[in-house]
Amino acid sequence: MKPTASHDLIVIGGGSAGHAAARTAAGLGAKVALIESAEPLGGLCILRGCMPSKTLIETANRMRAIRDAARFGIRVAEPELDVDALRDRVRSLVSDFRQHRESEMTSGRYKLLHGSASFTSEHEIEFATEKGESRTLTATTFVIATGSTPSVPPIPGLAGTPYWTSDHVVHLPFLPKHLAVLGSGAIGMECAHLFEGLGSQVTVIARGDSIMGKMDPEIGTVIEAESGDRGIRFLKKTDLKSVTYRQNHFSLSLEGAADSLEADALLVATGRTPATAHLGLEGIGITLEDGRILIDDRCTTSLSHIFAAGDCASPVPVVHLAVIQGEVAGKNAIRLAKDGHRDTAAVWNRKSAMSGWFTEPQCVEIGMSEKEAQEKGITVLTGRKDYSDQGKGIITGCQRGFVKVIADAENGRLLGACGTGPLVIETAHILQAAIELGVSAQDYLAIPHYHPTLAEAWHRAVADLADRLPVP
Ligand SMILES: Cc1cc2nc3c(=O)[nH]c(=O)nc-3n(C[C@H](O)[C@H](O)[C@H](O)COP(=O)(O)OP(=O)(O)OC[C@H]3O[C@@H](n4cnc5c(N)ncnc54)[C@H](O)[C@@H]3O)c2cc1C
Ligand SMILES: NC(=O)c1ccc[n+]([C@@H]2O[C@H](COP(=O)([O-])OP(=O)(O)OC[C@H]3O[C@@H](n4cnc5c(N)ncnc54)[C@H](O)[C@@H]3O)[C@@H](O)[C@H]2O)c1
Repeated sequence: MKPTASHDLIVIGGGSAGHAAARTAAGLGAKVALIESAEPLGGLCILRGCMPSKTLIETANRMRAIRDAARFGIRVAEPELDVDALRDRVRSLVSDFRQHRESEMTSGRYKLLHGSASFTSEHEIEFATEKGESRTLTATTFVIATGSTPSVPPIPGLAGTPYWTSDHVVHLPFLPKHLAVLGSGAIGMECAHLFEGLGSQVTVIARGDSIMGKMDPEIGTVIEAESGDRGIRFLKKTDLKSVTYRQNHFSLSLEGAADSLEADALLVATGRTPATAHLGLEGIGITLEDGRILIDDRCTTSLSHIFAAGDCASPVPVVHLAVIQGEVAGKNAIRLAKDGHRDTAAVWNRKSAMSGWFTEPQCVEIGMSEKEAQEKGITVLTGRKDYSDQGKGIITGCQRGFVKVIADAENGRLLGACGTGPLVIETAHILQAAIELGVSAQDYLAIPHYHPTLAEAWHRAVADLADRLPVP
């Protein structure tokens, strides 16, 4: 028999997604509890993800800019990194962000409980309190927002060594002379550029024959060339076979572009695993795929009163999606709890979904790719602008970056965009809004961009394709 619920909603996990779900539901007048297992509060983005990594990247970019000063007519001595000062800066900023989040989570809008939760039945969860006692709570609806953990492959010898994951990097244990990076995805490439900027020698070991994951292949080509110019070495089509660690030194046995590699630090950046293993989900019939909770566009799982949001469920694990999924899950859960609506309306997926990597230069993808358009049978036109042929791009010294835009060849509607170049993630938001709102290339061009700016590159790319659109 279904027990009488003590809450309208229980949220499991207090990161970006869980907090968004709880505050949204509480704002709708619901009785909400959020259970978080970790101390301190803050979640991945604040404690070990976006914020500390981008703080380190900010310093790396400034170090690189100083080294590059002569190109801009400035004579300056070789910069020297103060590792302790940088570590203190990261600690201090993370502490500020954390305190802000903590004050939101303890403001009383929803009940915050500490403990590690798991389902004992479809409407019941159990969690251990700080005193070690087991407590049971019931709710009409649930949001699972338990995030993810670094995934480390079972490479012989690796487990017994002091290898790093991104969890270690954000504390900057030391500045390696030579860093080996396993994986050329988001974390591998951001960290390769981060440590190169700070002054380390960096070698990236990549399994495939290209880098930068699923990003547009042309972006991979530009980033590889830019990285190569700055001394980063790529060992492509290469497997790490085994690892030994002796006297503060890693010896890596490889198969592929090289047989071996010596380094004083090893970063394993081979993806993240959804944190769903200890939640009792199989027992209550929640469908998972490789550990990821399957959700629809309303964040509903295979059980209609249980929702999921963020890295434990998202096909693209990034913060803005974790937040919007949390809000959607919270809203839909409360509609169901209060009114019994199953036909809930809020949806999380957007046609302008964006992915941005903070390499140097930055890389971005928005909405549909040319390949996806082809698969959907849409004929597209592509417009392009190279920064080496664009006013502000030339001023910043960008030699290889570009932006590309695609539009429906029939009606000119903007469908997707990608690029790599100076601050391209920042400037791409104007395209994101245009794609989401279904703006046509012609209407976009009616908004002149300020000159000389980097954002003008997008305008020029749209103009490039608009010339080939049928005259209305
Ligand atoms: C190094 C790094 C850099 C990144 N940079 C960016 C970036 O620049 N931009 C971007 O958009 N994204 C970035 N990301 C991704 C981003 O950080 C995540 O997508 C986002 O933080 C996920 O939020 P979440 O709420 O789903 O998970 P989390 O923030 O991980 O929250 C999950 C919470 O659930 C808790 N929990 C787990 N199990 C239980 C349980 N059984 N009971 C109770 N509580 C539990 C955990 O303690 C955790 O606090 C980065 C990630 C990394 C690792
Ligand atoms: N700017 C951002 O938005 C940002 C920054 C950092 C991290 N993140 C998020 O964090 C997540 C995790 O990042 P990530 O770089 O760890 O994952 P990823 O999926 O982006 O890249 C993983 C890389 O590891 C390689 N790999 C996987 N298994 C391997 C194995 N056994 N041996 C060798 N190589 C292997 C893959 O080929 C790939 O190159 C990303 O999906 C991303 O959403 C986002």
